[in-house]
Amino acid sequence: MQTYTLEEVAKHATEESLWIVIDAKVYDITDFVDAHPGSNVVLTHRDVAGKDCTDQFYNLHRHEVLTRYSTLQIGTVQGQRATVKSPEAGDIRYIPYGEPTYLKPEIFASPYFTSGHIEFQKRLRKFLVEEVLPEAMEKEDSGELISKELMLRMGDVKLNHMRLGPGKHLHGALIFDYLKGEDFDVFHELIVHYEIGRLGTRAFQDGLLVGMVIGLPPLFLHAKDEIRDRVIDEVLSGRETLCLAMTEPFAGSDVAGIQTEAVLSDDGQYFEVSGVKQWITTSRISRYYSTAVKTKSGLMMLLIDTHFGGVTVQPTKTSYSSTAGTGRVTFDRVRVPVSHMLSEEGKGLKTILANTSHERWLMNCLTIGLARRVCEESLLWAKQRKVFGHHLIDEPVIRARLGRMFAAVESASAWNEAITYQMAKMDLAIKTEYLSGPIALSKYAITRMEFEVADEAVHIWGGRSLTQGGMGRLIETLQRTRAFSSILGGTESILSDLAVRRAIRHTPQDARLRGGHRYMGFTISEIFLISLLLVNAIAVLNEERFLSRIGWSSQHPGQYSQFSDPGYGVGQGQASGESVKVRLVNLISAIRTLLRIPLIAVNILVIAYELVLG
Ligand code: HEM
Repeated sequence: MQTYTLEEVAKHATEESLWIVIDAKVYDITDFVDAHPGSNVVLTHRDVAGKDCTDQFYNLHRHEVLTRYSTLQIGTVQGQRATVKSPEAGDIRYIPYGEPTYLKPEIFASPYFTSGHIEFQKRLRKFLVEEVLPEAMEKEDSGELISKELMLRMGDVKLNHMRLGPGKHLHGALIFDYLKGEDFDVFHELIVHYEIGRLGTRAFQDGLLVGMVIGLPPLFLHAKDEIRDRVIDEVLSGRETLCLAMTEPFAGSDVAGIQTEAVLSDDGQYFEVSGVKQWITTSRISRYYSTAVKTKSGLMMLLIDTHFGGVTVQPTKTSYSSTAGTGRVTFDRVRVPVSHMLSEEGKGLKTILANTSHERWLMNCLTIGLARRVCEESLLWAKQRKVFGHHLIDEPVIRARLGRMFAAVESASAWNEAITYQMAKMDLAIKTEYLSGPIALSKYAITRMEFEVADEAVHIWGGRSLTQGGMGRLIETLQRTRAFSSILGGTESILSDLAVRRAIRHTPQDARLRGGHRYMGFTISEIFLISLLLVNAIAVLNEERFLSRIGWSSQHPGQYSQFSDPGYGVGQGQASGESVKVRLVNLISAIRTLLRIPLIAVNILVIAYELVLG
């Protein structure tokens, strides 16, 4: 490319010939002025035309804009070097808190992630940025559904398989030409969801076959061989689509309240299913539905094929893009062969619970991916945006907001990774019993984190967080769609309640509050009670001796009658006024002594209780 001096550039400052310099590169924008989305006037301004306007540019644009319009570049500035590095698709540039620490292995050690995971992440990111993101951005705007080509392409590279987690369905595959399917573990899976979340296209993220991801696991575990192999192959290859049909107008998080009914035919060959399912993601592109139904013995999961007839889907318009394929599904007397059962009759809840935990965990990974991306964008924006003559990052209030965002996302991420580790170690039954609580609670905490990150980011980005497209695209997406994650897969209240009820179930029945440290075998509270007992006992024994020592005692030797002798004290040379005082003192003393006796009894009982049960 040709080089120019700044003086030569300055000669092109009119509408007939308009050049500018951005980061040591010369752009001829003469023909672009009228097409400029930020208006033509700004480009012909005397501070811009023919000038180096690097600062103004980065104050308003993403670097990628220059890549998109690279044909406008005609040369470079003599003696200058570009300072901004153009990232390659899939590049991992470690921005603190914008990326997890394990992506900077030369500094941070990780107990979970290896160099193999990092390599996988790079290759996956490149694939997603090059082959998924362009369609994701387009469909997020247009609301159109995912293309068949992309579904098949994801099947080709085994992305659909990977989203189901490690297992036999990946055996024999060579992922991204280097990773054996057998070596794919749950942390690779975490990376897959995390990277999809980072795309920042919230509705398309769901439209990207999420229904298959949450609807297929029951087939792996419970479908009859022939159906399992055929349907799983069709769906994972991208030829057909499947989704999970759980929620109803009558029952959302309250799964037990499901009303879609499956009645067994007299010959026992099929179920007749009738009912309505609501907010079913990707239902508009699905052939198969993993469906929760009610039978006379309780809940059951059934695989419903639209080819059976009687299934209709109406689009549901929600506050995120229609590209998610959300719909209302009506089953009108659909005849489903018994061979399509995905659980025993009445045992559906167990299947549903095992499945929902995986769904919630993967939602956590997706949410963290998007939240980290917003942290990254916000930090970079605060560094490059100038207001009041200085960068946003120079404002303590902006740094405080960033700090809150980073703390929230980092804690969420650490908990999620700890849970992921447990997932890798536990078998399904233990997982369902012991991990569904922590996963539910972590989803509650992680969607709270999402709200906090969105709230803080909005106040860093101002109006741009309300504008679809442009600089604040991701922030606008997060603040508009944050409620989706906090409702889909179980609302926050239901999830925290589920976790607490599980915690109660796992608390030993005989556990009671007890003191912390023991001294000579006693807790602090026991020592306190014993001391109180001793003090009271000594006080009772010493009451009379003490009173006589201070000269207020009324007792004759060998006599202990403080209230029965009204004339007591008179005749001992004391004035009658003193006699009244002595009587009073005696009375108080007697009451005190009487009160101490039940106190001692209570003390003894409490100590006995503490020692035996505490
Ligand atoms: C090669 C040069 C440039 C290109 C290719 C370009 C391209 C764009 C594009 C694509 C947008 C839409 C928003 C986005 O996608 O981020 C935009 C917005 C805008 N541009 Fe430019 N631009 C250039 C130079 C400049 C310069 C030098 C200025 C003024 C100093 C400017 C001022 C603006 C403004 C004010 C907006 C509206 C952005 C907002 O308010 O968020 N542009 N530009």
